[in-house]
Amino acid sequence: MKAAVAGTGYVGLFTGVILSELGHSVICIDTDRGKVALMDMGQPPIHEPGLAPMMKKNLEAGRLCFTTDYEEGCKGADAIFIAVGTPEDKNGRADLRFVREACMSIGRAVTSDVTVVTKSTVPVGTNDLIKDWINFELRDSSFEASVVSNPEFLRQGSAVHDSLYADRVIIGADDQNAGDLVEALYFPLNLPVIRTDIRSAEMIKYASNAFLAMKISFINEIAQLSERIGADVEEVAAGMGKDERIGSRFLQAGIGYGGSCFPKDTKALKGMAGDMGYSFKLLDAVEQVNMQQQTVLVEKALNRFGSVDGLRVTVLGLSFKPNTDDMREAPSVVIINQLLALGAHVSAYDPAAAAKAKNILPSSVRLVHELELSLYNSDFVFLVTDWAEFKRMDLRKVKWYTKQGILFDGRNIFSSEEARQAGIEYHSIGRPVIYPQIVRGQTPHNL
Ligand SMILES: NC(=O)c1ccc[n+]([C@@H]2O[C@H](COP(=O)([O-])OP(=O)(O)OC[C@H]3O[C@@H](n4cnc5c(N)ncnc54)[C@H](O)[C@@H]3O)[C@@H](O)[C@H]2O)c1
Ligand SMILES: O=c1ccn([C@@H]2O[C@H](COP(=O)(O)OP(=O)(O)O[C@H]3O[C@H](CO)[C@@H](O)[C@H](O)[C@H]3O)[C@@H](O)[C@H]2O)c(=O)[nH]1
Repeated sequence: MKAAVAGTGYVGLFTGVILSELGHSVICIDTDRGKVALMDMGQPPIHEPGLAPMMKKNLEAGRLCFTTDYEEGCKGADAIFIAVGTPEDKNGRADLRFVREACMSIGRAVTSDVTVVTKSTVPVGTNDLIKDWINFELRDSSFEASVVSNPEFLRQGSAVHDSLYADRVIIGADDQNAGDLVEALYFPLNLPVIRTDIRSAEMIKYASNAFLAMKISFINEIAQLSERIGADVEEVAAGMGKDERIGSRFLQAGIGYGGSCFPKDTKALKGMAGDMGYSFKLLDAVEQVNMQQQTVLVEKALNRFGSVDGLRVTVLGLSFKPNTDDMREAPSVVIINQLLALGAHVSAYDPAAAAKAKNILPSSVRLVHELELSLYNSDFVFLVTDWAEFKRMDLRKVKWYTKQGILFDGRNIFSSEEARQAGIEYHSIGRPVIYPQIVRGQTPHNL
């Protein structure tokens, strides 16, 4: 089949690459000329494991191409996917400007009936608008637009796996034939398909993200309590996760969730509820806990040192999660700004996100290109992103390279035993502090 994809961010590019991998002929349309030129040469504009070879293979096979021209892109397409961004607007609602523009361009470009598939995360009811926006622009009133809601669930950093082995494909359609067409496009993946109405499909996306965000905030509250009560949140999460009704995933305590989806989608869902005169109380708490969690590392450092003014801090990890260079809503930005406001000197290292971080972080942050170098001579270390490179690190390096061997691990990537064996002072989330050695008569603060 022939598919067009409007918008080649994470979701659009993956949709295009995966559909071409399945043997379909795909043309991706983006208004960003620079991006299109890059992708034409086989270079993905994002850091995502496994993407480049798959993209190159399908480009070379002639199944995948890129354009800025909607007429070229929409010509003869059996389905046109919309995958443009829906960022947060100033009121916390989803900004539908790019979706509207894409719809208008599609409406003007098509020369027959058209099936439009919405992959972008859009508030419930938006697909009705999408249909109207396209119909309004159609050059011939006998043409008809059918819309299908097909929300995306991939995670950045594991997008190839998530696309090929998705837990489910949601197809929300009022028009049976349009829904069948989308199901046929995905058929070679042999994934569980859930057919539903359009509004329920739109809601499934928001409800899923909100639920996962809630799980993270829940375990972070358990972590707060565990610290105060002498329990170990990792043990608690492991025990809870064994209950199949709860499940072990998304119970990783840390410094809160970030990224381009959870923060904006929880706000948008709250906004939708508010518009219906309903107050989504649980989500208020989820957000509050997440904000609080982004301050815990700095609070721990202040408890430990009294003041961080003039101290040298190494921040390990800048992207909002590992295996991506995406800095959108990254907790690192909040944390680094807190440190700078308190007078600390910040050096940071990230395996992939330094280039993007440079445009976002204050120029006083020293971006270092090597892990060991970033540790050198610092007073303490904040571990902010759980990159595999940090998990593999010999923890003794914290002792060897920093002044006092003190690590604040915001992602609990090391066990207490590893910290003990490395002989470092180890602060983590929801677990007891590990000190190198307790000498009789000394308190942790004067060790
Ligand atoms: N990033 C994720 O992991 C993820 C996962 C699931 C769902 N989503 C949702 O998918 C949507 C896209 O997210 P993203 O992160 O891929 O976005 P993005 O911001 O990374 O990319 C959007 C792309 O659309 C292009 N664009 C803007 N206006 C356009 C137009 N009129 N025509 C063609 N192209 C246009 C931009 O140039 C950009 O390349 C959002 O609604 C998001 O909530 C994202
Ligand atoms: O147990 C956990 C799991 C995640 N996180 C954090 O939560 C954020 C989001 O992580 P993740 O969900 O893995 O990445 P995203 O790429 O943001 O993916 C989410 O958002 C996408 C966009 O809507 C959806 O498609 C995915 O299904 C959904 O998982 C990151 O900051 C993580 O560090 C935790 O703190 N604890």
